[in-house]
Amino acid sequence: MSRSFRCSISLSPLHSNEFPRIPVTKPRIHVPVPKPMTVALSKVVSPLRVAAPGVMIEAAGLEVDRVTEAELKENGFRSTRKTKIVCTIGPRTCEFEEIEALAVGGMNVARVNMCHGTREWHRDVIRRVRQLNEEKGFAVAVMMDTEGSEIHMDDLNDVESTKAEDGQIWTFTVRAFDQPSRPERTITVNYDGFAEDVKVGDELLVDGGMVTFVVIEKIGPDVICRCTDPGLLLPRANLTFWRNGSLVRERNAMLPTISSKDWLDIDFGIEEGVDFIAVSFVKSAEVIKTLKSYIIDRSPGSQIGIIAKIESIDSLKNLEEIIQVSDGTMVARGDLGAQIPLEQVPLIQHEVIQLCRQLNKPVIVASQLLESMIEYPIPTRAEVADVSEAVGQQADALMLSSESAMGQYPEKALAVLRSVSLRIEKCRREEKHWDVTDLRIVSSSKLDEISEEICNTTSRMANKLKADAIFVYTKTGQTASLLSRNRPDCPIFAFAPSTSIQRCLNLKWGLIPFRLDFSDDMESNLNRTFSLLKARAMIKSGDLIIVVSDVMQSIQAIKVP
Ligand SMILES: Nc1ncnc2c1ncn2[C@@H]1O[C@H](COP(=O)(O)OP(=O)(O)O)[C@@H](O)[C@H]1O
Ligand SMILES: C=C(OP(=O)(O)O)C(=O)O
Ligand SMILES: [K+]
Ligand SMILES: [Mg+2]
Repeated sequence: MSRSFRCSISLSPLHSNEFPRIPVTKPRIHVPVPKPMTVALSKVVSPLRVAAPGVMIEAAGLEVDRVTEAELKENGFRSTRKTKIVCTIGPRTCEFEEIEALAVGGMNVARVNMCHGTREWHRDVIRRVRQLNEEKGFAVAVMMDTEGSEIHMDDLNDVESTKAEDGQIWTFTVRAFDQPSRPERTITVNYDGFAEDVKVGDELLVDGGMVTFVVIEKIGPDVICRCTDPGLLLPRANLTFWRNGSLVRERNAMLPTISSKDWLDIDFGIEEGVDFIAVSFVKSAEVIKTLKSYIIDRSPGSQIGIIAKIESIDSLKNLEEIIQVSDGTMVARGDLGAQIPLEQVPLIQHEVIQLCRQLNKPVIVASQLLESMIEYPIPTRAEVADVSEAVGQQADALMLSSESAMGQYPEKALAVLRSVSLRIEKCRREEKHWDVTDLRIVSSSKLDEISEEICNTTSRMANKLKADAIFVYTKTGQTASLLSRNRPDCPIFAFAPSTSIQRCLNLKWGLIPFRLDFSDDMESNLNRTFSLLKARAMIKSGDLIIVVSDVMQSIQAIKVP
């Protein structure tokens, strides 16, 4: 499954102190198109008459993320980053200026993890992101990640971390303590059935093996353990226990995917208008369906996208069903790696990415991409190789966790994701991978199937003609998504009528989402878009654009007049 890239070498620095700049590409070559062409399947449109260059058309505005706009202008269409970036916001990045720095650095989605912090803390973060979008012209989406019913340690009474030494005896208990009375080397566990489920001789793994204990005695609610692999215990660290080399899933396997606390957090997320809810420890498609109907009920017309986190053994058994019903998937390698042998994680990542692309769902690769950058200003070579692999596999998005939440170099970590993405994407374009993928049909109706074929053809056509961009006018985002699924060489400008769709499209590979009011009259839509984009120097005369829309089943190839 590993892939080698043949690519031209350019020597722009990977880890300069500056926010890395995309290398300026050669002037673009235009394939001359004598006059606008229309390949109309259901309705014939007249050839376009576009307003003379420089003529401003009075029209409602066009909103695009400020950073993307700057990238497009500075580096040209083709060099615009296709792989999206999710950053977890934590204590290190929660202030307004810190979030702004991430937005400037290319963060497409801000993630808050309900496992940590209070609702008030998360509310402030979400509102700051919204305020930044409004005041400074970003289009950063917000993702709320549920805590889920995992077994984890308590908050360590606000201590940042505590060290467990080899051979030390520690007590894991389900008893709760008031702060002053908590005995030394005692950890409270959040799962009531813990002491009953574990057996003497079981191995207890903290964070998938960062620290390991063996159970030596059970006394009522207390489980006495000896440390066998020493290390740092971090607040709320995940716990798994293993017996004879296998993960023990007793009653804890029956815990609900969405706990009562999660439901309250979900209500909070709906109220705050988050764009995505990521569901932790998904086991089956049912829970996603239940959550979706709950959201529709609570907030009719809601655009909240549900992201299924693939991080448990059960999710692997029902992978295709889960992906089908979700609006996206996350390969949550942190917990996944604590539940299955580590050497299987890259294989699962590859499988999930492929499946998501086939099923037309966005996929995020998460956890430990640049783990060493929590402490160091540059990544390890192995981390760069891991990020390259995920970008080469054409995942929709990469995610930073601790690196941005509590690490020392959040902006530098983000810059590394950006520069590696750009470099590997360039290699793939040069390799012309586009003509090999066979995508299965995902539509259930003939009409949708036509749209799907149009999108596949459009992408192929854009690649062959070396088009500068694909324009898609999309009311629901579906057509834009079908184009993104093809991973074409040029960027896809997706025009959507609402800010919420614009933000949701932010998670998809290669899509540059714009908010634009458009009508069913494609000719006037195009006239307006061309003049608005030209006025902002985002396109110029002679650029070759391939146009599709939800409105009309047709493909047009147009040279910007
Ligand atoms: N809202 C928050 N408040 C405090 N700490 C946080 C917050 N969000 C994230 N963190 C810190 O960042 C680390 C990485 O975040 P994440 O990967 O989302 O969580 P986890 O490590 O629990 O899977 C957490 O372990 C925690 O130390
Ligand atoms: C992304 C993950 O989930 P969380 O950080 O919420 O544990 C993971 O386990 O990899
Ligand atoms: K979580
Ligand atoms: Mg997890």
